[in-house]
Amino acid sequence: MTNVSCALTIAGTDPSGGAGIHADLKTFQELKCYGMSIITSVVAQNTTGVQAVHHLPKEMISQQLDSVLSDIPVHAFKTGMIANIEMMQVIKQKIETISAPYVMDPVMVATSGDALIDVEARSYLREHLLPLTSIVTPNIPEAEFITGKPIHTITDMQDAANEIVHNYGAGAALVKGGHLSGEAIDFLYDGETMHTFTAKRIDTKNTHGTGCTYSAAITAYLSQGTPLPKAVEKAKYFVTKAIERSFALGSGNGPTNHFAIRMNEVEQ
Ligand SMILES: Nc1ncnc2c1ncn2[C@@H]1O[C@H](COP(=O)(O)OP(=O)(O)OP(=O)(O)O)[C@@H](O)[C@H]1O
Ligand SMILES: Cc1ncc(COP(=O)(O)O)c(N)n1
Repeated sequence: MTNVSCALTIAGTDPSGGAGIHADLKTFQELKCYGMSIITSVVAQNTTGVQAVHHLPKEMISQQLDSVLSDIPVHAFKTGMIANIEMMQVIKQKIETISAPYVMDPVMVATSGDALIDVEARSYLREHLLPLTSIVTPNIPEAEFITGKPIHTITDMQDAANEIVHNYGAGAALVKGGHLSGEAIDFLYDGETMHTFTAKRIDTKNTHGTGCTYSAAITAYLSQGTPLPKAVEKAKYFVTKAIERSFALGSGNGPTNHFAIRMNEVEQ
């Protein structure tokens, strides 16, 4: 038995290295976890958008999960892009057997505006996977879809976090304010307390993969036994540094910088 913490991501790929599985594994590595991945879809994308998508057969997703779960402990896991209901059904069946924190990034549309999951899969995600989560991390449009209500203010964000836990059965909800203006403020409701995480807004267009990086950092900290509010606090610090030191790579929205903490003078 080893005391290394093992974190698993179930998501799509990004050959340009900024989002999806690639962002998750880089984040796990930076935060000193042993990273593992289950690929759901191969996505031809870059900083400008999505050019093509190839979905893996559900049998192959199932087999990848069996390969990991039959052999290696999982101390926390996350899901990102799961494109259709067929995939969600297989993944649900397998993750129900994992007794470790589950972080859901309810990926629906990329920063570029390209849809990443089928429209009918959004409802399945809400009804069948959301109740299994320890924490779900919607941005504003995702939280609007889950609750069916528009979000314009920070009170709306808090109400959405509350509702996602009480009405939709998530273990906790972190509603992220990246899509509002003003400070970059996120609300975490854990069923008891509304926690607030605030950072200054950084003036950059290089935010490709921000949501993936944030949810992967939460997964990494949870896998190491950090309690939920502290895991989110530390992940917020990580993602803020990663945005602050993001790269102007490519001609679209450049990626966040997963080395940001290592480059930083003080480790938190
Ligand atoms: N310009 C910014 N400056 C500082 N923090 C930001 C900025 N944009 C987003 N954030 C923060 O980054 C995290 C991700 O938030 P966001 O709402 O952008 O998620 P997302 O839409 O899922 O991300 P993605 O860009 O990957 O789709 C949140 O903590 C948010 O507050
Ligand atoms: C495989 C995959 N998963 C998630 C995202 C969302 O990331 P972003 O909204 O930052 O483009 C993405 N572009 N690709």
